[in-house]
Amino acid sequence: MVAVAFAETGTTYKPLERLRQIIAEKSLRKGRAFKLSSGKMTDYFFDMKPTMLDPEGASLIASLILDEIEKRGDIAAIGGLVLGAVPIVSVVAAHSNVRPRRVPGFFVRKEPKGHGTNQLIDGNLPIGAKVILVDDVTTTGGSVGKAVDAVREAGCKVEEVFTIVDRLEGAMQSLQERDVRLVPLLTRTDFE
Ligand SMILES: O=P(O)(O)OC[C@H]1O[C@H](OP(=O)(O)OP(=O)(O)O)[C@H](O)[C@@H]1O
Ligand SMILES: O=C(O)c1cc(=O)[nH]c(=O)[nH]1
Repeated sequence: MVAVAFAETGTTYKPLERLRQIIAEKSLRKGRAFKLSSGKMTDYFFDMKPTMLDPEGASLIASLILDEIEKRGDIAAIGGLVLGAVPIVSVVAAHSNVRPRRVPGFFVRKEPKGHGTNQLIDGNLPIGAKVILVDDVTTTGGSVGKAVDAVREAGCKVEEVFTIVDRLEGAMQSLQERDVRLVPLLTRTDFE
């Protein structure tokens, strides 16, 4: 993927820079208090859903993640914890159908379903193979860390987690403690 044209001006941007612009425009929230999933408060928050559900944002996320996966060559699937990872996993799986390597997806629930299949993990989990886990934002890394534990428990190998934006608040270190490398597309400093 070389460059993308911004429809309204015809200006071309590198895909990562264009994704950064979309996040800055649609997802960055400032100027009020937000409670994080860790319980801490912040005045700087990424609401990633408008970017992940924007046609151009979704397409860029899929292409950038697939570029990374294709560099590795041995990744059998992509998954993540609900809800943040759901749009990413879905769009990556769909886009991979027309790329050199097909990448099926799976979701890790926060709790087992409680009825029906009662599964904690839904979708296509390739037991015994290496998978990538993904999150939309990482702060402490606790959310995606839970998904890493569940997926390893189910019998898959996890060496890397991809995140769209890492807030640089400890996720890299907490995942390192699980022997996992965090690969952010962007970090908080890209928005300062
Ligand atoms: O690195 P952490 O400290 O765990 O924080 C990041 C997590 O917080 C958000 O999820 P949230 O709990 O708000 O739930 P949602 O994805 O269901 O909206 C986000 O989607 C990440 O999964
Ligand atoms: O830490 C979090 O819970 C969190 C931070 C952020 O910027 N965005 C989000 O959705 N969650």
